[in-house]
Amino acid sequence: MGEVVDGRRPRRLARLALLCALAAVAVIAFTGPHGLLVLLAQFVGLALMAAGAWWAITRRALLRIAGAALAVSAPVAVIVLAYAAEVLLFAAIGLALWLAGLACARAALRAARPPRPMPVREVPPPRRPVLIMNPSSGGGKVERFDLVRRAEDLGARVVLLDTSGRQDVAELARRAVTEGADLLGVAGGDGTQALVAAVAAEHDLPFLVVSAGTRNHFAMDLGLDRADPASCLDALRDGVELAVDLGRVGDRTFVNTVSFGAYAQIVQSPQYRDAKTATALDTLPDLLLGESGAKLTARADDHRIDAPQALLVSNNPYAAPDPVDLGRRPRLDGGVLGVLGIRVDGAAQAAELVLRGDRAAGLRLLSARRVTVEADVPEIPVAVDGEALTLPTPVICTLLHRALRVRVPRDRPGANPAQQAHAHRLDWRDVARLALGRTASSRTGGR
Ligand SMILES: Nc1ncnc2c1ncn2[C@@H]1O[C@H](COP(=O)(O)OP(=O)(O)OP(=O)(O)O)[C@@H](O)[C@H]1O
Repeated sequence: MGEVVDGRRPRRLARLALLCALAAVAVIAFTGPHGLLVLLAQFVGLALMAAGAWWAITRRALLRIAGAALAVSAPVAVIVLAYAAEVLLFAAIGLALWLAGLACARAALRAARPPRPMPVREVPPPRRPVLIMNPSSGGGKVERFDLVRRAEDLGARVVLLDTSGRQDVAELARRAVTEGADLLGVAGGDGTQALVAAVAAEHDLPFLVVSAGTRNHFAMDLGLDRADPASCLDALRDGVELAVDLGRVGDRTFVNTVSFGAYAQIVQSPQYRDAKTATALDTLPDLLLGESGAKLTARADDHRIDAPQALLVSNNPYAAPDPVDLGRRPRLDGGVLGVLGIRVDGAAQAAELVLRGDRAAGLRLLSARRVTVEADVPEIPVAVDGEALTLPTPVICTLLHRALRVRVPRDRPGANPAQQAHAHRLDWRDVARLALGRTASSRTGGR
C-alpha cells in the first residue's frame, strides 16, 4: 500500500516554514532594543522558572514555597516586562509566527520522509477467540462501551476478572490456551496486556488489544483508537496482523516501559495510590538529592550511565523530542530498546535541561539491545508497565524481536501516516535543504 508522495508539497511547506521563521525574527527586530531585551528576558525567565521548579521539588518548607513562587512569577514577570516595554502584541505575533513555522517545518519533513508503517499480514478471522476483560479498568470502560456483549456477538468467549481479589491473569490465559483458544485478548491496563501478551507469544497465538485501560500506551503505539475501545473489536472480523517486539526484564515481559530510580521508588510507596502528589512531594527531596534510594549504574550496550536519578527503558525508542510526538513510539518492531537517563544535580542543570532539551548534559538518550542496571543494594524498586515490583540486582532488560503477533483492525487511526509519530529530530538545516529543492538528510534522533 504505497502512498503517492507529491514532490512539491515538502518544498512548499519548507518554504512556508522558513518564511514564518523569518517573519518572526523580523517582527522582533522591528520592535528594536526593547523587543530584543524582552527576547533575552524570555530565556532568563525560562531558566529562573526551571530553577524555581527544582527548588520546589527538592526542598521543603520555606525554600519549597520560595521555589514555587519563583517558578510562577518568572514567566509572569516576562509578560509584565513585555507589556511595560509596549511590545506585548509584537511578542505575541512573533511567538505565533514561530510556532506556525515549527508546525510547517515538521509537516515538511513528514511529507518528505513519511513514517514507514509497520508491515501487516493478511490473516483469516479467529475461530475460538478468548478475551480477558477487567471491569475496573479505565474507570469501568468494559461496561460503558458494552464490550462483553459486542465481543460475544463477534464470536468471542469473555473471561471477566474478579477484581475483589488479585487473580492470576497469566494462569487464566494459559487455561484458555489449553481449552483451545486460537487468539488471546485483553480489555484492560497495560500491565495486564503484558502478562497475557507473554502467554500469547509463548504459544505463537495472535494477541488482541482492547484499549479499555486508563492510559493505553501500547494501544496508542499500535495505532488503535484510544477513545473508542469497542472499535478494537473489529479486529475479530476484519483484522490484519503485525509482528511486534516484546521487552524482557528479568523473567517478566513488558510491552511499554521499565522504570528505575525516583519514579519506581515513589510508586512503591504504600501511600502512593491514595495521595499521589503528596507522596511524590514528600519523597522527591531525599531521592533527588541522593539521601535515599539506591545508587544506580546502567550499561546500555557499550555506553555507561552513571548514577541516573531516573532511568527509563522502553520497548523500542520513543520519538525524537517533539511536542506533538512526545510520548509516542514510531514503531514497535525495530528490535532495539530505547534508553533515557536523567541526572540533574542542581538548579543550574535544571535550567540547562529546560533551555537545551535533549542537548543538555544531564539527559542521555540511547538505543541498545541490552541494558544492565546495577545498584549498591541487592534489590531495587522497578516499575514494569506501571506495576510496582522489587527485583534483584543486576536487572537485565532485553528485547524479543517480533515475538508477538498482534491482531489489529484493518482500519485504525494510527495506520494513517499523518497520525504516526516521527522518528526524526527537527533540524532547520534539513528544512532549508528541502526549501531549496534538495532532499533532507536521513539522520535519526537519539545519542
Ligand atoms: N489481576 C488482577 N486481578 C484482579 N484485579 C485486578 C487485576 N489487575 C488489576 N486489577 C484491578 O483493576 C484495576 C484497574 O487496573 P488496570 O491496570 O487494568 O487498569 P487501569 O489502572 O485503569 O489502567 P492503566 O494500567 O492504564 O493505568 C486495578 O486498580 C486493580 O484493582
